[in-house]
Amino acid sequence: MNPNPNAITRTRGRAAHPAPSPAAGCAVPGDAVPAGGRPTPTGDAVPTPAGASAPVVCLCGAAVRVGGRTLWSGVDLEVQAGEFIAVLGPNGVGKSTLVKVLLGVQPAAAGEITVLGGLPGRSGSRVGYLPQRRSFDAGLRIRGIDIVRLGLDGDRWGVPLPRGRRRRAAEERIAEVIELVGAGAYAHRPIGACSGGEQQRLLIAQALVRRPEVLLLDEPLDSLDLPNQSAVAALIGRICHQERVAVVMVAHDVNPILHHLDRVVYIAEGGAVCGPPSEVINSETLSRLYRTPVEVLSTTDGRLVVVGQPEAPALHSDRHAGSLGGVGNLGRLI
Ligand SMILES: Nc1ncnc2c1ncn2[C@@H]1O[C@H](COP(=O)(O)OP(=O)(O)OP(=O)(O)O)[C@@H](O)[C@H]1O
Repeated sequence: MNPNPNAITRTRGRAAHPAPSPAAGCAVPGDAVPAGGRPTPTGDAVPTPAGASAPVVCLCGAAVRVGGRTLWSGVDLEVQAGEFIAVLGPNGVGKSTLVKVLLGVQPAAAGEITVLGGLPGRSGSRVGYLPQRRSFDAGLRIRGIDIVRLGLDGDRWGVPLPRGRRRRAAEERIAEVIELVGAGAYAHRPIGACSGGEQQRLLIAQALVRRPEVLLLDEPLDSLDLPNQSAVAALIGRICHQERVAVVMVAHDVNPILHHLDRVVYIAEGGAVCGPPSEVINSETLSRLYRTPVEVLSTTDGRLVVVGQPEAPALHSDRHAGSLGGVGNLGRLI
């Protein structure tokens, strides 16, 4: 899958130009005190020393195989609290699979992975997740506020929220998170009658309602028009930086989120490069990643276009056709 691993592994999770180092290192075998807390055999975290800034997500030498195929390997990544990270790359390279690995539903084939200091899948409501977009039937009568409430009690379907003080606290939290995403005006409308952007805000509210420390978003801007992409991107950036939620977001077009991002992970050719957008999304770094000349152009309005990008290993041409932005099959917005 990766005949020239040096092209990727030399970066070991960073762009060629040295990116600012995270405050804490990845938990690697032999560390006296693992940053972020190495998971114990039971999946519990070893406490991090006071004052140390532990990464909330850590991948060291991670690899994943699905259907007998290695999608990516040698991937290193650390995400700190309050960081906004985009996962980019062509169709089928394993971006959603990375999210599934962090959720603990897809086992890694190699490497060490921790989420909030424990094994993936062990942090419960401390991790929020918004899956790839599913559109609601226009006739669906369930209200937006009920969709948000499912984030609190959806795992106890049919069992009402407890009465008394806990119920009041839950209702206050639902109202608070609806306010946070700016959905107050339509939260009592049937979800099927809400626009795509309104539905997406309500789904983000649902993912936030349990106050997660890590938010995993799989293409939350997909199918939204440009103004809504900008608005939802700004909302996610605000939640990330103000509420100190670490956001890992799969995206096909980096442009709507470019100004909100701290770093990107660009997956291609079986490996990944991680760093600030300007250090990853440039001709030099992407040419090295793809092992073929790739040109990154910047349009007059500041959008980035990749030209000469090889065909992806698996094209899902229909769903993402819109993200090509009309630049033809040699170029795409990323
Ligand atoms: N359970 C599975 N069995 C076999 N192949 C799988 C399985 N799950 C995913 N794949 C394949 O793994 C590859 C990566 O899938 P993934 O959804 O992670 O890609 P992606 O980069 O998110 O793609 P897209 O940009 O199109 O959403 C795809 O080729 C997909 O068909």
